[in-house]
Amino acid sequence: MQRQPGRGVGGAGLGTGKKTRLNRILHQHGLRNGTAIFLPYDHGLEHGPRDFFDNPVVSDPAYIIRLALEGGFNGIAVQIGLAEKFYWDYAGEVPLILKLNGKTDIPSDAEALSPLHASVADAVRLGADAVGYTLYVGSPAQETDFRQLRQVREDAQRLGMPLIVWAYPRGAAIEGKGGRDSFYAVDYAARTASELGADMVKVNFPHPEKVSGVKDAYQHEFSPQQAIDAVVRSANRTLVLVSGGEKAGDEAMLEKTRQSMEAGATGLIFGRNVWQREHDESLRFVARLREILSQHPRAGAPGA
Ligand SMILES: O=C(CO)COP(=O)(O)O
Repeated sequence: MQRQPGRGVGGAGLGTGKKTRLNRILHQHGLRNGTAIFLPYDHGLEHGPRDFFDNPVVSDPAYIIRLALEGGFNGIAVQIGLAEKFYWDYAGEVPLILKLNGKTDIPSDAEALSPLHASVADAVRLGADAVGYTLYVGSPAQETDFRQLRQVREDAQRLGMPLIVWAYPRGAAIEGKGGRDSFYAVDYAARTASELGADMVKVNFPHPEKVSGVKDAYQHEFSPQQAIDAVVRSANRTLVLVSGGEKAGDEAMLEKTRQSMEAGATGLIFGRNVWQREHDESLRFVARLREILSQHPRAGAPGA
């Protein structure tokens, strides 16, 4: 049977540890139907505490982990410091995705590089089910980034740890080519993560408007659905997660979710749109996301 884009991972290259962990994330948590919703919480490092101002309770990592449990998430993504101090109380109840690199947004993004500050061995020690790596596709520092990612990929392969790449187009060059969220940029980022060995890739939803300064192929009229279809195709056997971005209207988020799932994405990684609201509101919103994902089950165990 021909594989559907984004519907199966691995094959011969997938070790048993990776397969076990992916199976735990995709089939033993959340909806248990091969889809996923992750709760990311690395904003305190990436943006500083400003993202917590409107709803101060979310500055408490324990609140977020409890929200992930109550909302039936497939995992939480945090940096090492929070994983070490807060995951202990909830170990094994919701899968941990340990972010291995990260940076502040105090310097400009012109030469963006996200340095490593944790290892795949840390992820094993903490009982994580995946590691996260932020790759700045197109940055002038791309060469160093690729080298860092190679080390992480080799360690992940050796230790049986799934690798999720946050594939962000960044750096001076991308601003002249439609910008970081353009269809061209997101499509290229998805393909790059796949080419470099990611098991899952996290991308922003592409903006399909025509842009100047990029290849002719991207100059046609595309609908949002055509753009996300192409991004999932570009990722091929790398599973696609679509991110939330800044807080937006619920209907826009739900539509983005429908289009992503229709395209063959595995799921979502929504942070601010989930936790920048009152607790009950967060749970109600997540229930609506789950309703959409429940209509798009993904076949079989990973690697099957
Ligand atoms: O993956 C993410 C941050 O690491 C996405 O977070 P947001 O949904 O808040 O954009």
